[in-house]
Amino acid sequence: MIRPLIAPSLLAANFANLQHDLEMINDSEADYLHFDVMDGVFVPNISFGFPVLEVARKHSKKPLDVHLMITDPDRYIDAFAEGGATTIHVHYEACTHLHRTLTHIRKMGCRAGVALNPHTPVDGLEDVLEQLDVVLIMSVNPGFGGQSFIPHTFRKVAKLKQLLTDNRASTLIEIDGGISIKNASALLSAGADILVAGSSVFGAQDPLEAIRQLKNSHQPMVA
Ligand SMILES: O=C(CO)[C@@H](O)[C@H](O)COP(=O)(O)O
Ligand SMILES: [Fe+2]
Repeated sequence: MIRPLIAPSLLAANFANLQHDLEMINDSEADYLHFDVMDGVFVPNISFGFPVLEVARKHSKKPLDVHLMITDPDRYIDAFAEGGATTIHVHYEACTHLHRTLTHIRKMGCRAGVALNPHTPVDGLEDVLEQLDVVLIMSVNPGFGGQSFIPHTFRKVAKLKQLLTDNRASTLIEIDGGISIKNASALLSAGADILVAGSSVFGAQDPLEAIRQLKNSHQPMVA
């Protein structure tokens, strides 16, 4: 099993000292910085947008993994691409013309991602696999950090992995919500490639060590 890619979620950072937390992530083994954008309509919460993106771009050395929890995301793809996003995830449930949206994300020079709410089946992705670099499976209902992981996610990841294998697709599988060292290894066994983690990283006594442990969660734990 190869080492997972780790994406700490900025939502759980200390906004009174964002620069400190961004520098901590720079010094860590994290592979991305996960950036949650919530509009208060698609999800029942409002997070942050372009002013914080500017701070992240200025102080972060990690590629930006942008998760758009917003209605009609096409309106903002150019702005996030120009604002420094490496990957842009739109929600399946928010896109009427998903093929067009994914094609446009790539045209803007970003990796194209689709996020699936817990109730959204993976089957609807079969006809856009060629346009898709990464699938973001939500393992909580989106809108808030610090929620409990939904166990059904294990079966969903395995089902998506099978769909990708059957179609010889190299699309990556990313999981988001309630991830910690307790479920990381099982998610990797089911087929996950990228793990997003907010509270389990920023709420840890030693966030650098929490990231290191997630990065090494592919190895069997020694009792
Ligand atoms: O997109 C979301 C929530 O909607 C996530 O990215 C959370 O920010 C993850 O936080 P934890 O569940 O790890 O605390
Ligand atoms: Fe997210």
